[in-house]
Amino acid sequence: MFLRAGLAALSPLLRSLRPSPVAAMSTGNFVVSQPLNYRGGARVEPADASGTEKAFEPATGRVIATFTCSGEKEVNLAVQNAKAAFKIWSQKSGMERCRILLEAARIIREREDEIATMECINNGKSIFEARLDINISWQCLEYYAGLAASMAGEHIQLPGGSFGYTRREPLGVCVGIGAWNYPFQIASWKSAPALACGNAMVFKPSPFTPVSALLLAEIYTEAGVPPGLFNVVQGGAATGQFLCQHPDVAKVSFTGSVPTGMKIMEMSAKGIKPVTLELGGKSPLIIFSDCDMNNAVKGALMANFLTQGQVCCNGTRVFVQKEILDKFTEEVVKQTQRIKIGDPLLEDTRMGPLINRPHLERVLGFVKVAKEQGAKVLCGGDIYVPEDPKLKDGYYMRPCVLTNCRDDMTCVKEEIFGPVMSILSFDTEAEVLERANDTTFGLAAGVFTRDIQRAHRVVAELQAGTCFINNYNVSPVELPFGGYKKSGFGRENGRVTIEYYSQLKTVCVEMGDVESAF
Ligand SMILES: NC(=O)C1=CN([C@@H]2O[C@H](COP(=O)(O)OP(=O)(O)OC[C@H]3O[C@@H](n4cnc5c(N)ncnc54)[C@H](O)[C@@H]3O)[C@@H](O)[C@H]2O)C=CC1
Repeated sequence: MFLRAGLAALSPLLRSLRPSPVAAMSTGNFVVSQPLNYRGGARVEPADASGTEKAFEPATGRVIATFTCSGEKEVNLAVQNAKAAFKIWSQKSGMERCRILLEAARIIREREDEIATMECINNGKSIFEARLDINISWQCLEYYAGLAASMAGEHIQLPGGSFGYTRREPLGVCVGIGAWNYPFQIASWKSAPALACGNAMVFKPSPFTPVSALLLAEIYTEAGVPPGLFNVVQGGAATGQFLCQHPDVAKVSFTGSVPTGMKIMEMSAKGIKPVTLELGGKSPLIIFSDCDMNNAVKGALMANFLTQGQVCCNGTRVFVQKEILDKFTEEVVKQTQRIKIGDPLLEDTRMGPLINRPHLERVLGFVKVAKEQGAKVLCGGDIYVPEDPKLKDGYYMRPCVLTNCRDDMTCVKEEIFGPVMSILSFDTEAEVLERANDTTFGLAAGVFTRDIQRAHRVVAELQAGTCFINNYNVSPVELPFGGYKKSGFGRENGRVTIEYYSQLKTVCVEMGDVESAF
């Protein structure tokens, strides 16, 4: 994910240069003082524990919250609350659900700065990007609010005046489990279609980013959903397992890594629960020599450096046709070196800290291995220490461009999940297609060319769930997003996601007498 709304959405956001109404919240002074669980329409302390976790402010390395991970009892209470709310919510008409979701979207929009600031403090992404995430989140609620009212079944005429019809019905209590890179947006993308279809949800954010899902929960309540319709439990693997194994949970929608996705699927299989898996990637971005160079360079930066490179669909394998390799590389390096790194709450910052110290070290480790395997670091790939003393313990690094890369190198094969772009060169279309598809992942892919026939021919061959032509990491909520191969299955966003949060009931109506075989 995801600069979902596209750059068109930037224009209203360029008012981001106005003073923030939440100016009191600045880097280095925020602490969480309220409970981080949400159940029955209110923040609550969990009823039991499966350990504690600390949440950090990546910009400073400060602890902003120490919280209790929800144990089995708390998870059970959240699911029971969701079940009770489901009874009320699922009886509402699509229009009634639509109105409440629209109101929630309106409140998110109104509180955009506050939510973005919170996201920025807990995740480390720049405030500029955090505002985009929140913008895309309320758009998602608006989109599914619109669909809620038009969900319908079919009427099918049968012989002798008999007929059948289908009802599109909700699943029940759905579980959402999120990653840390887009905390509020992931919670919105899962809950908006779930609620639009008439389901209830228990959401578990990543223990690294426990804060902003609570704001969404409060907003749903304020907008008028029944208490318990959207609940938040906190914790890591243990809490996630209680959720997946709960007999009253009807579906699990997961965003995270491939290894965890496999476990989620195994657990869900035992209860025959449908799953949506939004997993990792190592996506190719193919730059042909006939591209618009300016756009291709911008596209490569968009494909690699949003949210400090911690984006699942990033195009980190940048294949550049030989004729333009030098010119393209030179320009990419020049623009990468200009990226302003620092305090994520400052308006002109475009790259904040990575999520935590171990992850920063992991990413730097990938750069080290790349060098050992023969890659050349053209810029960055090292720790960055901002001048502001309060940021000295933050998790910053300089964005990195690697060249001299080969397809068998670790940096080209594995998901780094940090600001590290690997540039590879190619000669022909057939060759690059084969190399681009030579991966177990299949989340996204991109192509830059002025030749429209080639563009469509190439994307038709790319094994990826989301393809971009002459852009990257832009996709509006109207379009489905999801993976091929080990990047997962099921979709988020777009009309099709209704299929993943509802089930079809067939009703067969006899208008004559029963013709019995006995
Ligand atoms: N395809 C997509 O839409 C996205 C995919 N990702 C992928 O997520 C990964 C990074 O996110 P992380 O949070 O580090 O992933 P992760 O897989 O470590 O954790 C994701 C979530 O699963 C929970 N979890 C961990 N073990 C569990 C278990 N055994 N049972 C139930 N829940 C469990 C975690 O607490 C967290 O909430 C990357 O691989 C990235 O590509 C991230 C964002 C979007």
